[in-house]
Amino acid sequence: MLNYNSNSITSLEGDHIHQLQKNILKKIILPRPLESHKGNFGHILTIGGNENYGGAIIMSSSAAVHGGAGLVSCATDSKNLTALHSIVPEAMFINYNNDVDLINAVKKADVIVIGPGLGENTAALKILKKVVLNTVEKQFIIVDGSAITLISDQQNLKTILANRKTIYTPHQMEWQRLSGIKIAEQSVSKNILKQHELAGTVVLKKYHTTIYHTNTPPSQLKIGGPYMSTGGMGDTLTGIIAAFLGQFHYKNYEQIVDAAVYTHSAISQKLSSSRYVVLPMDIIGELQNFMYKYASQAR
Ligand SMILES: NC(=O)C1=CN([C@@H]2O[C@H](COP(=O)(O)OP(=O)(O)OC[C@H]3O[C@@H](n4cnc5c(N)ncnc54)[C@H](OP(=O)(O)O)[C@@H]3O)[C@@H](O)[C@H]2O)[C@@H](O)CC1
Ligand SMILES: Nc1ncnc2c1ncn2[C@@H]1O[C@H](COP(=O)(O)OP(=O)(O)O)[C@@H](O)[C@H]1O
Ligand SMILES: [Mg+2]
Repeated sequence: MLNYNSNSITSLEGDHIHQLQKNILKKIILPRPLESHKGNFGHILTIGGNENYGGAIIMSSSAAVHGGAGLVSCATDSKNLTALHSIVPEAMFINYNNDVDLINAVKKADVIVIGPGLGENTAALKILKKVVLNTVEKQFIIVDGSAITLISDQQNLKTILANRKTIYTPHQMEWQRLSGIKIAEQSVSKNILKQHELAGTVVLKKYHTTIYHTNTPPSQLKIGGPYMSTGGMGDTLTGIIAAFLGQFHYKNYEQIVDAAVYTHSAISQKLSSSRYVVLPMDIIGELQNFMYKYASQAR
């Protein structure tokens, strides 16, 4: 059973999908209450970045910090410590090979991002299992990159994640691995059925990214473009989604995810008016201004 009203799944193909508009931003990005502190804006734990892909988890962490997360901890390979602290000193470091520290960090987090640059070897799978097994129902878990590939054949982990507030953020090949649907056959109707099986939100990233929800019909971006095609762009998106989920308390969290995905592409589109390519770090640098603008309009 789908948890939203749709006359027929096939009627949602193509142009019939709900198109995200910028009004979603004014609804979600609100001014902060005066009586508040960092603990009110979410503790984010980002997990990933093996010795070759440190940049991925640093971009995720940095996006979370610039996107307004109250606290950010980054569990990564110890080789990334200096780079992490140089680029984003606001973030705290955890050695992801230290089981006790990793599990303690998982228990403290409101939102967990797992996967950017994690890699796909046995050690990465062990970390993924440790993390998923130590999560609890109230936590948001954003599953991205290598973690999507790793989890594809781990039915027990997918079952646990079906009982969490899970957000999968695959590109089309990762979605092929996770869903078993070949890229050429990834129709809205097939994707809806798979999303329902996973029982988590699926942000299917592509030109005109489509977001498949559990409680509301799919939504689609009509902004963004090929100026976003640089490695690290999806890693950055995970941090923005995490920051939004950690700090905004709109009753329907699916709309918070929509707003975060919209923000990522809206900033890119804006910057593309004067840049041939928009880099992930450019988006991170623009997040504070962009959010300020919408929070002022909400007053
Ligand atoms: N700076 C860093 O540290 C960075 C670290 N990163 C980390 O690397 C890890 C691996 O992630 P990944 O995405 O690079 O590799 P993978 O999952 O094998 O996918 C690539 C394969 O899929 C295919 N493909 C088809 N459709 C596609 C689509 N729409 N979008 C994209 N690909 C599509 C594609 O086809 P082709 O390009 O050959 O046509 C190719 O065969 C992950 O943890 C990530 O976080 C990166 O973020 C980069 C920056
Ligand atoms: N041509 C395009 N049009 C719109 N968005 C794009 C385009 N190319 C890339 N993107 C966006 O860039 C991001 C790429 O994510 P992903 O492939 O996971 O990157 P990475 O793993 O390198 O960080 C997604 O948000 C995707 O929608
Ligand atoms: Mg990716």
